[in-house]
Amino acid sequence: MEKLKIAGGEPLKGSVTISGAKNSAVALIPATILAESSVVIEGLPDISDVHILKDLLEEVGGKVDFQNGEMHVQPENMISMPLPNGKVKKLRASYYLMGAMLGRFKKAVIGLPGGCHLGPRPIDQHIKGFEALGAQVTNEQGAIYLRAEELKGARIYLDVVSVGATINIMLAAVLAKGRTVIENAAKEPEIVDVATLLTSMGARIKGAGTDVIRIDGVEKLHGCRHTIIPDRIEAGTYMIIGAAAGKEVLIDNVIPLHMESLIAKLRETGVHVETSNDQIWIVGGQKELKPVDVKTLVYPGFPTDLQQPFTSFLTKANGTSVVTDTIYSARFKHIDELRRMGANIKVEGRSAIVSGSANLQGAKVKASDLRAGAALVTAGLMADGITEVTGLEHIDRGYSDLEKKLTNMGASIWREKMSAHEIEQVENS
Ligand SMILES: CC(=O)N[C@H]1[C@@H](OP(=O)(O)OP(=O)(O)OC[C@H]2O[C@@H](n3ccc(=O)[nH]c3=O)[C@H](O)[C@@H]2O)O[C@H](CO)[C@@H](O)[C@@H]1O
Ligand SMILES: C=C(OP(=O)(O)O)C(=O)O
Repeated sequence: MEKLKIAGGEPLKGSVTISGAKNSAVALIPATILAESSVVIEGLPDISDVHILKDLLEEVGGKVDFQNGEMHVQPENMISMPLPNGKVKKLRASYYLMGAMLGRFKKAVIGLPGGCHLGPRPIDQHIKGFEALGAQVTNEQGAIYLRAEELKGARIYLDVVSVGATINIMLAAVLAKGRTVIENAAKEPEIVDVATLLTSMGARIKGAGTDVIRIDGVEKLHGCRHTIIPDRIEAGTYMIIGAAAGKEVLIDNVIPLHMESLIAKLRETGVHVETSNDQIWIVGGQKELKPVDVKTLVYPGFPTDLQQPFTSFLTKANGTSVVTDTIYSARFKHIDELRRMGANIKVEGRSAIVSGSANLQGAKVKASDLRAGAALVTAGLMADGITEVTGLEHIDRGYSDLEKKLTNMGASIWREKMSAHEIEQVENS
């Protein structure tokens, strides 16, 4: 087991190139199950979620090659192998195997997913969608059993705007008979990316990126080549780090349109942000930053996945900020750790009240989930002294080459092996 060590306080300067989007990658890879010939996806991030999904495709009989960010999937010999346990529990997005396998084989057995613990994360809307398409769905000992004689298009209104349910229903519906209409669909860029891949495979999808998506089922889907979109959450994390601990940071390979809510909030605090076609400049180091209130919302609102690192940044503002998470009720496990570093933050219900102008100090902290990890790395770069971050298995789910990217900008950050005593201490904490 390893820990990250950060010697904070050095102002960062330089550029960082953003990798392919985790939340697209984890849907694009299962989507390849639906094709009858080879699919190539370019620009995938080198993160553990991607490696686990590669292993899962191989478990069901796929031939997969993954090198330099390019994945070649030969789905011809795949079978509907039950996956009730094991690797499916290690990530949230294994739920996309339900939609993809149901779509291709009309049956699937998939264990309930893992992923970040952020409060309750039900999948009732996914199941509602599968049932509307004609599947029988049961939950037996923590695994979802899906079976259909045939899938027939349906009109599905999502009671909750859900990224996962929108994509999963698209996956199940592209090979169904007739028209499916998803109403109150999520509009995240990753949904458009998955629809683009499916369309290149021969699917007929209209309206992805709006709240009504229409899918006309086709008989079969073929192979294709697809380039993934850049990760707006990774980009946002480095923008926040640039604002919190940077002098001048250039974010390369980013779609500025995807970043509008964060750009607006950073500008409100007084950080200088400039954009071009596929780059964003962040000029940090302001003497006084204004406090701001932030509420997480579905896209194009402020993303919940940036709430935690943004909270670290706000400890620097000159006054009190209120950060409210309307998507997840319990996405505040990073706060106790930030307090260890000297932050003055109270949690009231779904809000974190951040009293600013704290001088953060290095400390030993533990990442409880992926973006808590990003929040602690941000805080470590801002703090005086050495910060040690454990729980790296969470960070490795979503950030490729984190230390390398930060070191290139002048950060002092490295991994060290943990002693048996340290591992025991972390496991018992
Ligand atoms: C792999 C992936 O893409 N993960 C992202 C995806 O997660 P995920 O797809 O799991 O998140 P959803 O958009 O589904 O969840 C949004 C909200 O709806 C609720 N809900 C969801 C489904 C359902 O059937 N019933 C229900 O009540 C959830 O508890 C949550 O409060 O979108 C989240 C919200 O932007 C992000 O934080 C995650 O990074
Ligand atoms: C919550 C996240 O991921 P997941 O849905 O994969 O757990 C995230 O990316 O911040």
